[in-house]
Amino acid sequence: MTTEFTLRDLEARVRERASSDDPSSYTAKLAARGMPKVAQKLGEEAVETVIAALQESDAALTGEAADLLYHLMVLLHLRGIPLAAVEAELARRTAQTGLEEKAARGAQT
Ligand SMILES: N=c1c2ncn([C@@H]3O[C@H](COP(=O)(O)OP(=O)(O)OP(=O)(O)O)[C@@H](O)[C@H]3O)c2ncn1[C@@H]1O[C@H](COP(=O)(O)O)[C@@H](O)[C@H]1O
Repeated sequence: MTTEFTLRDLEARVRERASSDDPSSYTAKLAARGMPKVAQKLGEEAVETVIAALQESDAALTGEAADLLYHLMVLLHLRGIPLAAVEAELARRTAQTGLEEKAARGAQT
């Protein structure tokens, strides 16, 4: 049996734990260290995800991807950007292909 746990659930959990004063909460400890630390952690997790993608197992990559998404959720929380805003941006982009969007930005291919 699989238990469904969505990014919305993670967002709610991060919101709840970031404002808790539970000394056992990693989220509370990380959030208290502020945006520079959270941004640094997100960057580290991104690099670890890339390394896992290139040379580690599927299980390792899955774990790194989870770390990456968790730290992204903490960063968005600190900036007050709801997951719904990111979802809305992704939904907006479904109106065109990725390459059309890139061309509209005037980016080089
Ligand atoms: N999904 C996660 C999650 N993913 C990764 N991590 C933590 O992220 C940390 C990353 O490990 P690192 O070794 O890179 O970092 P570190 O050495 O502890 O920190 P630094 O010294 O680098 O600052 C680990 O402590 C992991 O436990 C997470 N911590 C929490 N969650 C979720 O948040 C919920 C609330 O957690 P708490 O806030 O700890 O109660 C949990 O129930 C989970 O749902």
